[in-house]
Amino acid sequence: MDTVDHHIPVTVLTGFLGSGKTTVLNHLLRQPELNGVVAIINEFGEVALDHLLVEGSEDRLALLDNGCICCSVREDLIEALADLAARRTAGTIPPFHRVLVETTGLADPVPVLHTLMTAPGIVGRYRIDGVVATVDAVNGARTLDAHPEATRQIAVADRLLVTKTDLASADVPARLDALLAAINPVAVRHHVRNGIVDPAKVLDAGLFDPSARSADVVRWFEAASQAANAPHEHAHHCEGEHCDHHGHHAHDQGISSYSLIIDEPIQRDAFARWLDYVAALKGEDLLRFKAIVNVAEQPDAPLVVHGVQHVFHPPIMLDGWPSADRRSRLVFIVRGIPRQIIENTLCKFAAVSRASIQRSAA
Ligand SMILES: Nc1nc2c(ncn2[C@@H]2O[C@H](COP(=O)(O)OP(=O)(O)OP(=O)(O)O)[C@@H](O)[C@H]2O)c(=O)[nH]1
Repeated sequence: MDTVDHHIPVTVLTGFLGSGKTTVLNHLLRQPELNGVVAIINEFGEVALDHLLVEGSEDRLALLDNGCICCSVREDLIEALADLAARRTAGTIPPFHRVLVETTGLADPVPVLHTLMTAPGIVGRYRIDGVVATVDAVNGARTLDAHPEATRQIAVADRLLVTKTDLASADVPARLDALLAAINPVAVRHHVRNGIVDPAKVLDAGLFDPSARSADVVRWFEAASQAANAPHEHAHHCEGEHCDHHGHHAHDQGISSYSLIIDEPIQRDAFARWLDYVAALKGEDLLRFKAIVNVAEQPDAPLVVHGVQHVFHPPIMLDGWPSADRRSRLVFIVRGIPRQIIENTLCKFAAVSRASIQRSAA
């Protein structure tokens, strides 16, 4: 009898907006142990930036953008995995021995995991081998209070990576550890700085078994099963953010995402002025901001800026442009900040002309 496990292991990397998932992924993909691993990156916004900032050949990265794999683009995840498996069998991509799936920061992990455990086309080919959740040491506790998705991400994890401990006051990691232990007493916790983690601490976490988790987790998976088996009463297309027709927890009400593309280069000082203004005035509601910016003073290398709630990380100048597109692209995930305010402040503080701002992905 053939006792060899032919299922391809899938590691799910989750964690709230800006908690450091891509930073961990980037570090992992550079490690020799991760040769032969393919990453699927899911981005919420209509303009995707993460895949540009992850080092790796096109063979190793797949992007699922403009929606969340926990709801609106769940079918895309199934298709992407089925397609990868088919191309692997056909020999049209280098053989891979593991897939890493990075969810969006707003993902409810329960429907994602349920899909991986039950979807035809995935079952029999793949098996979940560990759920890893990043938790930001600076924003983590506040995020847990405000966003139920964050609690679910932690509750289902096999490994918890507490990130940004370099930015947190000394007692925060211990307090956060206690909070995390209360939500998920079985997950192994590691403190991680700038994504640097030993792959052995993240991979091979073992088959995911929701029945061995807290009563809440068991209940969430039962609800996901019931929702999957129930005939849909209405046949509308799930638009993600506010749709609850699959029975899973909907994303927080009032959260929206938009992107701006700016054609003309932006003066560095003026952009810094705008950032200061936005962070001071709207930081709390600016759940996530990421940007690749064409700086007038240095057109051959873009500036990358990350904001996570009130924390703005120091901008990083890349060595060069990651693709032929040299326009500035700004992605916002906000709670109740109208796009118009952002556009107005960009014109006023960053000296951007209104005519150079495009509203949607081109
Ligand atoms: N100082 C510090 N910064 C970190 C650390 N980990 C991540 N960051 C920074 O935090 C910001 C957000 O990190 P990402 O890895 O993009 O976070 P993410 O979870 O992938 O973000 P989303 O995909 O938008 O949810 C970036 O500026 C990172 O450089 C850390 O341990 N220390």
